[in-house]
Amino acid sequence: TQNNLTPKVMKESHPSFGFYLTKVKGLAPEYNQHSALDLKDIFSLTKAKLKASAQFNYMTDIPWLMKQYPAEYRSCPLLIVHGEQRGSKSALEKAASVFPNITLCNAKLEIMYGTHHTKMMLLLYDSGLRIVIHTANLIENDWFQKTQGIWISPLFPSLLGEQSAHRGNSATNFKGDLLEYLSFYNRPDIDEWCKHIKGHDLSNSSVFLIGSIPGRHLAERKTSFGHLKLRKVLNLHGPEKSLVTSSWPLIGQFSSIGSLGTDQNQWLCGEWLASLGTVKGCSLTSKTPLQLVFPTVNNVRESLEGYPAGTSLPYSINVAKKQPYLRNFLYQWKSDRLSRSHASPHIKTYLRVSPDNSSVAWFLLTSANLSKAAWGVLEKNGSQFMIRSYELGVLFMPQYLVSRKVFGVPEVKERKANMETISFPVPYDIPLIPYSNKDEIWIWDIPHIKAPDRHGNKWCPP
Ligand SMILES: CC(C)c1cccc2c(O)c(C(=O)O)cnc12
Repeated sequence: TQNNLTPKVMKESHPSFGFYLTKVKGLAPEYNQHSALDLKDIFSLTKAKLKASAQFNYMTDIPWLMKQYPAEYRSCPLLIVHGEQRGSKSALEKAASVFPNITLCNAKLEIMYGTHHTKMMLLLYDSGLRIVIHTANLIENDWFQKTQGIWISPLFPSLLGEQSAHRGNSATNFKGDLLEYLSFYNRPDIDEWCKHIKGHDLSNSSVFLIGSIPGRHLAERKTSFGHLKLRKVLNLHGPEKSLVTSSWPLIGQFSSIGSLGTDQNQWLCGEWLASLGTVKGCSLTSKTPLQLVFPTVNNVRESLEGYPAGTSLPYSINVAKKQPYLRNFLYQWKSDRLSRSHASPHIKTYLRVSPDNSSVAWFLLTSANLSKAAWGVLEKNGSQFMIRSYELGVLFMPQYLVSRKVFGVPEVKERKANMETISFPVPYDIPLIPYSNKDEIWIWDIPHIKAPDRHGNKWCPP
């Protein structure tokens, strides 16, 4: 497999491509042993000695985070990259001041409503560098009762000879794209980490990097980030249009929804779907069937956390009222195969699936929810591309991971006779289950009192 993980987390029934979920407390052991990790597992994947680490995230509970590091590493230099402002910034500074090994780095957020969503760990060892890109905040509540996604890189060895941005790259240009993404922070502490990355051989990273950097991007920079980057990568390296025709649905799965515009054909089924529906050599018009996975009120009510799971599913009534058309695309959160139907989703994933639900053309794990702020929106007649938030994700493309044109879907009985496919561990059940006509989309700022959750409570937001 791609990783030299210690045996305890590697009893895989299938190659995981470095893709893991977080452990969920209370599940039968087999649902937590294979391809599920918690933060302590991530810190003990290798016997190599940790020298320093960087944690990029949105929410960080510093005392809790420090406890997740093995005791012998709690004095290693730790850079925390965040987007806090005003009061929450001084609260973070206060919490960090207790730990002399912690340096804070405040990512600039110059566009209103932008956030630092990116969730990444840079782990520098005496014998290599490991990169983790994931979807969980560094708070306990995000790590034991939700469905979260994690990509673990191989342990990248040091580059022999001097550091270089160009040597030690891969066919997916992962090293180049990561250095470009980090350069846009324009922060000295992050530039130091770029030197470490330049000093390592990332040539066997077989995923593509899809990041978002806040700004109004012009000219060739328009395709460096957001959905236009994904469009570019799919155009150059995506599936063949003879195989992945416009009848292959696009599945988006996320934990928050932004204001997408009053006309679905403007951004959602226009610009955004055209990007995600792109295949090699062309950017498909938005004929691609769109399927959106977001929890129903009942999904939240029946979750392990009950209605409080909804505090991490921030979809507000004022936004929902403006876009009733979303109803046409909605599917429930269901993950019986992994025993995670009740582990509320904070993971964000996007994939292209065959009409018969047997094959997956590509799979994206990212911090990006369904919003213009995260993915970007073209402005000024397409001459500029405006993104509000920092986001980061990894794209799994079959031909870069296994010598196949598509991934299989786990546990799909009927297989194409002539195609021994390798399945991708999609974190929810395919085929998807649509909303029933009684189902309502979860909205976090209205009461839900028809039925109590498993803790006997109803939902009455302030
Ligand atoms: C709307 C904002 C304040 C919000 C509410 C609840 C959960 C959030 C969350 O989980 C993230 C994140 O994980 O990046 C980011 N904003 C979140």
